[in-house]
Amino acid sequence: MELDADRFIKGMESVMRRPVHEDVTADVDSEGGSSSDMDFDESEGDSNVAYPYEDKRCAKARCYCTIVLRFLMAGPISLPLYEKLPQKNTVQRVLDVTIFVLLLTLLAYRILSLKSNGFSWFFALLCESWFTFVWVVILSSKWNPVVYRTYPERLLFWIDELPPVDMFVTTADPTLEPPIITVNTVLSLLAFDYPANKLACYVSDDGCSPLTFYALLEASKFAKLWVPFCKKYGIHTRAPFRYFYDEEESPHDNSTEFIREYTKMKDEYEVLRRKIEDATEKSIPCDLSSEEFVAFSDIERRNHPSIIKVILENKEGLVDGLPHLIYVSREKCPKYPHHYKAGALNVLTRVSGAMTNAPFILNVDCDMYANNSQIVFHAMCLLLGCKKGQDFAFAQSPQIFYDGLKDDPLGNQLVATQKYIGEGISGLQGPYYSGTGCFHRRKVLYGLWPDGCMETGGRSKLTDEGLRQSFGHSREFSKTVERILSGLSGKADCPYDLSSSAEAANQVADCGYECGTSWGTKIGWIYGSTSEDVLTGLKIHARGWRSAECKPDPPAFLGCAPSGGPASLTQQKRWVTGLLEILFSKNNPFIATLTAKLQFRQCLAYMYILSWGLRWIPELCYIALPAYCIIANSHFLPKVEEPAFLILAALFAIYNLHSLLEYCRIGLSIRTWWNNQRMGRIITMTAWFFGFLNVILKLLGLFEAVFEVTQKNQSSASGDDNHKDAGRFTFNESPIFVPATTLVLVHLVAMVKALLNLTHGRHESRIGEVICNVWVLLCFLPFLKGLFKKGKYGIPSSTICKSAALAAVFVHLCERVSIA
Ligand SMILES: O=c1ccn([C@@H]2O[C@H](COP(=O)(O)OP(=O)(O)O[C@H]3O[C@H](CO)[C@@H](O)[C@H](O)[C@H]3O)[C@@H](O)[C@H]2O)c(=O)[nH]1
Ligand SMILES: [Mn+2]
Repeated sequence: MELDADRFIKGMESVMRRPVHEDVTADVDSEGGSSSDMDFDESEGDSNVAYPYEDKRCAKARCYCTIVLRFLMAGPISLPLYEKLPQKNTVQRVLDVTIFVLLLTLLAYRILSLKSNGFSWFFALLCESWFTFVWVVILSSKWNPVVYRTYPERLLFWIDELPPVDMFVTTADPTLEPPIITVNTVLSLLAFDYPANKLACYVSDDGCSPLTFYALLEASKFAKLWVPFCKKYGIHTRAPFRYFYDEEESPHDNSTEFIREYTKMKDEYEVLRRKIEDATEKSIPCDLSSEEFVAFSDIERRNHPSIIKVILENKEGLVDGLPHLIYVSREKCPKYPHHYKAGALNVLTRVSGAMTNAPFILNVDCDMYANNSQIVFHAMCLLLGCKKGQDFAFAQSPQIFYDGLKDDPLGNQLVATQKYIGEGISGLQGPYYSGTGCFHRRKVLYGLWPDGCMETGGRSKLTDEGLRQSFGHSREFSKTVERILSGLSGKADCPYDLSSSAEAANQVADCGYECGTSWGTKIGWIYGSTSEDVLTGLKIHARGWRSAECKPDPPAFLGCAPSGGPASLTQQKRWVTGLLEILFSKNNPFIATLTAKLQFRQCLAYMYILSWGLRWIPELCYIALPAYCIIANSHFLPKVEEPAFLILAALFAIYNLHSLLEYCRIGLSIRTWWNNQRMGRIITMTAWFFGFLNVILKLLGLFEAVFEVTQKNQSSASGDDNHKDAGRFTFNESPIFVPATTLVLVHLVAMVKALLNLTHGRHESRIGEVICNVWVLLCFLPFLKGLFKKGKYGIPSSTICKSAALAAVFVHLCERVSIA
């Protein structure tokens, strides 16, 4: 859908020609509630709202709109804003169940033949029982895939009544997250096709960096040209670095006027980019004595007062102006934990509450630009289009990455997982909250239950005192909370003046503000996990809320995935640490199912990710088994001539073919499939293993999990492409590589042993084990190659030594067992 007048008129005409009741009865599964149920915000009847594209065509569109609106409002018939479309997946279900039945048969066979076999048999049984459990979790999570189709054009009827949205961007470190990336994200948000007087963009800077502030200041000047340009020509990609440097995005208009403006815009962007780059190179980016920057002089990053600056203010409330843009660096002081991203978002929630108090909040990471300028409309279809009482708590867009490496060599694009697991969970209580690209309902973040109650020591309505205890002592902020909880939004004195709320905003950004309140436990983003996103979403689902996946075409947001081996593993390690922190806490989904309103299958769906950090235990055992059996002359698989061998062979073949088919069905290559299989094993043995160790150390009180920010790749943001290691597996001195290197060495020894056995004519039937041995070496091929390479493509010799020592111990133990 394009918000230009021509298409709008076309849309109107098609709506009018269609017998209207068809929409309502078309799909029995359609959940879109009647639009007259929508609880549009009462306080938002701004009289100065006009249409964004006021020309003749628009006048015509507006006329149609009024007619249609009258017609619709006159009768009980109204158009749903979205439809829930169940996806057909018979073949997939059949294969999933076949695999499940084979697994059960295998377990039964193991149990029946346990007595006549050694302890490796028992070990295999344990591992396979775990694999069966994981399969049940996957099967249940994928069983009912659902896609939501949204009809944003239908919202145009209510354009005057659309609710405001506060948009949050978080950044933490100007070196790991180059400001030009943040700037592009911010520009793409400012250019949304949505009434600009209903948008406010808040940027949280945990780095408290004058450079970031400078970059935003410069970007705001550029935005005054860029946003009108995008809207005038209906530009699709509104992050300039993608628009100007992505080859697929060539200028779509040949008129001389357009070419002239395009060139001008490109030059202006170049100037902006260069300014920011120059500032980056200087030790002090700008003159800190000038009025704008004086707040940044003499400050320490981890110890400073809050800095809140309104960079852009849409004072006149112009629909086609620019949204507000506010820079926020919350107060930090070593005495108080700052809770990383979750803490930053809670501060933004309060600051925005005090300033604009929109009933909806969009949050994105600094590296996730908006790729679909209509996304707010799409999300609003989901958030406004429900029957009362069945509202979605949040609308999450999947994380999709730009400039993804061909065939996903690092296995971090998660395309297939998001497709099958993502759509599957959509059919349950709804997708996980994944930290970025998500539209929240503010009142849900404020701890409201779907039945309109609050959870504050019991579930009663809040008194004034209760409000202060839960939300903190700022009176002004409490007033805005009250409005939200009672279904209103904005501030009482709407339209407001941002500077009048400066004091309140500063107060709620204090680092001690949350002491003794419910922030981080029951309200806002929840603390206690480095995967604060999953935890926050889980707490919301546990209250019985549903969520929806918002997946428009083109994709809503695009982000940047780490492009190096170690960076990707560090990220995975942090996720798994955070996920296990949830699993081993009172927020465990099983507890939430028993004591609160998390549905059982949604609990299983949470187990799909929460179990990542445990998966290395059975996998490590299972991968070690073939090597052990070859070295110790034992076996864990039935002999080839036994019929039971067929169960395993069938499992292996059907599982791999099935997953390959899943990849091919959505247009991914065979290579991508293989890379993902392989990286699945590698990540388990490296990042997930260490994530587990982190959590154990944390539980023992020896370690505090920190949020290590992922390095963002600047190459495409700065227009040059000198990224030659992209996709090649690189190593560093980190101990994270030891377990996998050890496994490879052990398997090499086993391979040699198997070959020796063969040449000595001792070929007992251990073919199954040998096949496994080869398969493991194939999966860990980057490590096998790494043994022989130099520099960052090779495994450092210290890591090889440690691994060799461990491998020697293992081989020695195996041999002892075999002699005994
Ligand atoms: O102290 C901090 C640390 C991080 N961030 C921000 O958090 C976001 C995510 O950080 P990043 O290093 O990019 O982590 P990723 O692994 O890429 O993020 C994924 O995983 C996180 C949870 O581990 C989620 O919060 C993210 O939304 C999700 O994209 C970025 O905008 C950071 O600026 C802060 O604001 N303050
Ligand atoms: Mn990120």
